[in-house]
Amino acid sequence: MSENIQQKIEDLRKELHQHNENYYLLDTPTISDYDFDMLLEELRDLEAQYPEFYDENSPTVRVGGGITKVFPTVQHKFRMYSLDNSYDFDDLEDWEKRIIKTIDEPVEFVAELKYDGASISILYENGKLVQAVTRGDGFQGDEITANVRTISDIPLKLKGDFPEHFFMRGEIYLTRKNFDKINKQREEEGLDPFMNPRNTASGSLKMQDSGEVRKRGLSSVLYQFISEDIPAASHWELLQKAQSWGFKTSQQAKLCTTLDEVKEFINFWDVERHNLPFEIDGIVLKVNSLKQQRQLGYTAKSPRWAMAYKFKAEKVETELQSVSYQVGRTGAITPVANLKPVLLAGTIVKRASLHNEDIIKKLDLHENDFVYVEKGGEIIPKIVGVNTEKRTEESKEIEYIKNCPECGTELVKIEDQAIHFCPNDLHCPPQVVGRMIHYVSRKALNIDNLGSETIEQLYRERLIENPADFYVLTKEQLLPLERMAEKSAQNIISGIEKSKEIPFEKVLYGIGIKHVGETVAKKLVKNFPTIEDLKNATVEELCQVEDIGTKIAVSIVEFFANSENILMIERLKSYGVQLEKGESTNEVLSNVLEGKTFLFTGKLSLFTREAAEEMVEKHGGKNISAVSKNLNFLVVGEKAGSKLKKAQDIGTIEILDEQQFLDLVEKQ
Ligand SMILES: NC(=O)c1ccc[n+]([C@@H]2O[C@H](COP(=O)([O-])OP(=O)(O)OC[C@H]3O[C@@H](n4cnc5c(N)ncnc54)[C@H](O)[C@@H]3O)[C@@H](O)[C@H]2O)c1
Ligand SMILES: [Zn+2]
Repeated sequence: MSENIQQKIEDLRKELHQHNENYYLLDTPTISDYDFDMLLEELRDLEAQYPEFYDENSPTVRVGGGITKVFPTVQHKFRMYSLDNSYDFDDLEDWEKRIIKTIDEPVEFVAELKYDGASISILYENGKLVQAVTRGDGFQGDEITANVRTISDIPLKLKGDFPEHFFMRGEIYLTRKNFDKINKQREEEGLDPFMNPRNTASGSLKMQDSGEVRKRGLSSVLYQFISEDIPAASHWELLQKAQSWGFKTSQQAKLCTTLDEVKEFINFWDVERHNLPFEIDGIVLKVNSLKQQRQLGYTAKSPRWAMAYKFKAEKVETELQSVSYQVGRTGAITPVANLKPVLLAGTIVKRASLHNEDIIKKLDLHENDFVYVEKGGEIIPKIVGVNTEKRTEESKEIEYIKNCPECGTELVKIEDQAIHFCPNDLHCPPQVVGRMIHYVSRKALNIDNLGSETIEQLYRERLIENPADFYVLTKEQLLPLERMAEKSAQNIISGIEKSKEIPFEKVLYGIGIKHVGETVAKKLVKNFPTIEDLKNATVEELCQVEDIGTKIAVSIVEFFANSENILMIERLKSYGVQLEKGESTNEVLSNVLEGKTFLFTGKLSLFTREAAEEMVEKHGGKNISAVSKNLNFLVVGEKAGSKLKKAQDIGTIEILDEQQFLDLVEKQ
């Protein structure tokens, strides 16, 4: 019995750790917050019943985040805690009772919105922003000062009568408007849209290029002042002061003297939240008096003086009218449920994503079923269940389509991903358009002014069918298009002309060989400097290139086996598009590594492999791909394996760690 319990506890911990990693480090959760909290609750109950299985690393005890290797790690002077959750008023009443038990006097609460973003701690010294750190695991976080400086509503300099040294804590979030803007742009660039504003905000903060962070348009709200000397007696006063120093504090915060007032605030925002320009996932309640806060103290994970009240995802019932199937630009099929329009979380919902066949099977969806629709963390509502009592006898099971709705080709199913796709990539309309949109995108041929709508129009008018057709377009053909002015037509033509200077590696990425992304394209060009070389390469030869496996190699060989692709390449070549590696434009920084060969192995943490190889070249060295007597230096990261052993066996190879490599480069 107790063995089973222990197993159950360990399984839950493992599962929750994985969800924490998905949520905090990868910014792509796979379950809803509510489901996550229910699992955590289950674990907490079990741990309370069986204290013999206590573990200080349990997700019930530790804050779920972590630190990355990309940013410097900073210890928090004051620990950053999580918040306890409650989902109903009974929970809140219990909380108040516990407080009254410790504090035998009247208690006031500050009710605030619970902004759904990522928390941050910012150090101010003498009125200036000095350092900004993520929550991380609560004890230490990532130092992301440069990124936080780009957020326009965070003051770099304070005004008024501020203390000399203190921390301000708050939340970095993304407004719905900026989130939509980012996704619209991603769509134009042929990238997958981001899932929700919270994960996008958190992911943005961890980007390495602050310029890119600035473009995301993040916002802040600051809700807690922390320091050794506190210039006030209550949280409410501190909020007023913080505002006077120039911080953006919550405009909706309210001082409540009774729990009834708190409930009123919660009920109001449960409805009104849908009209806010940003997302909130609940309300945060804090005991107002700082003296009382100190009396109450902390549990292992959260303050006893604060409580989050989380809103439940709204759920409604409506009728399924039909299922339709969308073909994406990569050929992937997405089934979509068309619903009888219904009001949900402030918007009219008419459609819900069904993701794939497995989900339809799991729901056991029938024609005209009455379904429950929920809006969770994701923007697109989803069907979470079926009211089978309302199902009629004659209602038939939903049967997944066998052929592409756009071109009629028989669909192929990728088993391990449960996804169907249309294999007719050369002639299926959305795929043809998708390929051309990809070709002009910023990281490929970067043809400005040629947006996806124009490409769709040109395709409809039968003026273009593959990327080579761009190069024979004339201004006269463009002008009759909708909303096309003389100037924009001219810009498109010059943009196309300019794309002939784009280097081969970007062209290679742009022509859209399946599985050939930006990085793979770069590697290929290094090893196969002309398109002819690449066309003639065999699977075995391709597989010898680092990081290129059979899947990519086969896809490349298949691409060049197709005569239509060959024709397109020949045409691109005749128009003057770069299909060979140009003269190395790599600027030379020094020749300290001249005549020396390098190889990197293991997991690198100070730089990426690509950056390292570039450094070698810029300083006159050469990268080689295998351990042999010709190798001078092997640079090893974490978990270096067989290459390290082989190098040690050879005996003449100098082994460096990452820092030693940097020292070597900088020894000029
Ligand atoms: N779906 C998943 O896979 C998954 C995984 C891990 C965590 N989660 C979600 O995250 C939650 C746990 O995360 P957590 O520990 O960050 O706790 P939390 O998000 O429930 O609450 C703590 C955080 O609230 C934020 N906050 C927003 N407004 C605030 C305000 N006015 N005052 C104070 N704090 C405010 C702060 O960033 C603070 O760190 C869980 O409840 C779960 O819903 C989901
Ligand atoms: Zn098709």
